Amino acid sequence: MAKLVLRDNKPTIPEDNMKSFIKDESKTRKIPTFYLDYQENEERFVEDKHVQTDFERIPDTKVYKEPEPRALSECLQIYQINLEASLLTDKEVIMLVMENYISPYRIEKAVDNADRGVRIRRSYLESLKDSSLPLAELPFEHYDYSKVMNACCENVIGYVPIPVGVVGPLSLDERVVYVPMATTEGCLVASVNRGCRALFKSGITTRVVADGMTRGPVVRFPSIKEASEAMKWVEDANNFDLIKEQFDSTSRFARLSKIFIRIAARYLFIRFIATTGDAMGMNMVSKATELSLKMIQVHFPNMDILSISGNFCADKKVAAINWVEGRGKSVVCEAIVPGETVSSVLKTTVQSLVECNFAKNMVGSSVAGSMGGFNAHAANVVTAIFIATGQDPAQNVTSSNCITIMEPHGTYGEDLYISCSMPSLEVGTIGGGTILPAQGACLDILGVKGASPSKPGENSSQLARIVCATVLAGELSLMSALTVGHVVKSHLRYNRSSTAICNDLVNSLKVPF
Ligand SMILES: CC(C)(COP(=O)([O-])OP(=O)([O-])OC[C@H]1O[C@@H](n2cnc3c(N)ncnc32)[C@H](O)[C@@H]1OP(=O)([O-])[O-])[C@@H](O)C(=O)NCCC(=O)NCCSC(=O)C[C@@](C)(O)CC(=O)[O-]
Ligand SMILES: NC(=O)C1=CN([C@@H]2O[C@H](COP(=O)(O)OP(=O)(O)OC[C@H]3O[C@@H](n4cnc5c(N)ncnc54)[C@H](OP(=O)(O)O)[C@@H]3O)[C@@H](O)[C@H]2O)C=CC1
Repeated sequence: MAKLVLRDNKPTIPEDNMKSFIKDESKTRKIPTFYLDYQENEERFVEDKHVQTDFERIPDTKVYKEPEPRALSECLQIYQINLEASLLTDKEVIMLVMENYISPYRIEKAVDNADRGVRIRRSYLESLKDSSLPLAELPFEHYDYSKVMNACCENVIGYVPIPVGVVGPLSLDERVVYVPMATTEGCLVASVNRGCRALFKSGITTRVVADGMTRGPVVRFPSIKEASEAMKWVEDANNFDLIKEQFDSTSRFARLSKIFIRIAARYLFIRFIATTGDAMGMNMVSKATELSLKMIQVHFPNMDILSISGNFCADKKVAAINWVEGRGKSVVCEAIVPGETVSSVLKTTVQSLVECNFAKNMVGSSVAGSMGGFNAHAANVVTAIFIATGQDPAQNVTSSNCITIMEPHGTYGEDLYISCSMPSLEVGTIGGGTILPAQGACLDILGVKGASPSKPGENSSQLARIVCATVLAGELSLMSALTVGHVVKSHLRYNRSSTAICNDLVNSLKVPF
């Protein structure tokens, strides 16, 4: 076995021995790539057919007992030859992680297998001496982590299953959809479902009235003189075309439509607004903005680019600019609910709804100093659909901007006119978490998965319309329940786990059980 030498205080194989070691193949035990496959509650290694293994097979099972790890020096030699650890056993990989030869967040890469990497990371974290993590209840099997790598999450140790309910049929724009909602708030799905029921006959009309994902970097100049000159230059139509050429060159789909600048002394906040096909577009617009800024900097060498995001975008933060100017898709929807339905399905009256909506969603929100929160619970519906369909959940902040308006309708005001206006829905049907199988399945349920075959942007616009219409259904039902005092009762019924109540009861009775 080649003798190791110390380099940076770590045992390594001397270069000239490397070749002899590689030749001496017999020295390295062939390790089958294992897939952990739980069947009948029993851990079962499914043997890689093409590779002999000297793993000890437990009699009468297909389970292999992993042999004890080889010496660190031997494992290191094997690892360092290929700079990958697929020929090492799990325990041997963990040993290299423990000895800092493999970073815990690079295990998948080291063993060249995403699923195996997650399994080893969990074993490593569970084996930490003083701070082992209790991961047994966090599921990790039956998940294709290769789709997560370099796209959705790092340092993965499993996933958190969230219940997905479905509401519908939701009738909008002369078609019907069923809408998946991922939530742990009992009663929410029942409520939105009731709204869909009440709206089914009349149907909901929706429209996308604007579309533009934004990135608003902050740049700084030596003086307001230079800052104002630059502002003027960028706002010049001819120079806009030059910037657009750069911006659009970075993507097949991102297209710059507008630039909106604000100045604060020697700081400029430049809001790039672009359509982004069926993607929500944050990566695309950020990439395009970066190149555009470099082009502006050629003309204004004294311009410092302080941040690609100057909070003028404004991404994932409450900001009037999104509420006033919009961000992503701006959608409006409306419906007329017959008075008879208001009483039979929603158990309330048109007058009570109109009064409560005014008092709560108009006056109440104004008194609270709300910005974009002129609604009852748009965020409930937005977030539940976002999680189900692989949107960026943090963008529920802006995407939940909504004003709900209710008015009496008909000759005697016997029916209800209800509308929701949402100026900043940040949605995509391609990119980000939408690429994951379960999230893709939910987009499929909505008929909007992936890129629109006919017109880039059609699928994401349709998703925005469905979200707005579902928000309207949720507004209608919750507002109805609020007018007749059913919210608390219904949540105690649907949103307080009976097992929890039972346990509390047993504990409070302090009866030995
Ligand atoms: C719970 C209900 C719907 C009962 O409402 P109900 O009218 O007593 O129920 P129902 O049994 O008469 O059924 C009416 C319809 O509701 C639906 N429905 C009824 N039950 C179910 C169910 N289990 N699963 C699915 N759908 C259900 C279903 O469509 C049904 O029609 P059907 O099919 O029978 O002809 C009602 O009381 C309600 O909507 N409550 C409001 C609850 C709610 O909206 N919660 C979410 C928001 S709470 C919150 O987080 C926001 C807040 C309040 O903090 C925001 C703010 O500050 O305003
Ligand atoms: N970077 C940031 O600062 C932020 C990033 N995010 C994250 O960004 C991710 C979403 O970024 P986003 O840019 O939407 O997605 P992606 O980064 O995945 O970019 C979309 C990709 O899909 C390609 N594409 C193929 N067909 C289409 C089509 N029909 N329409 C649009 N694009 C298409 C695009 O092509 P092409 O290469 O030609 O453009 C592009 O490569 C989410 O994970 C979100 O969490 C969220 C907030 C901030």
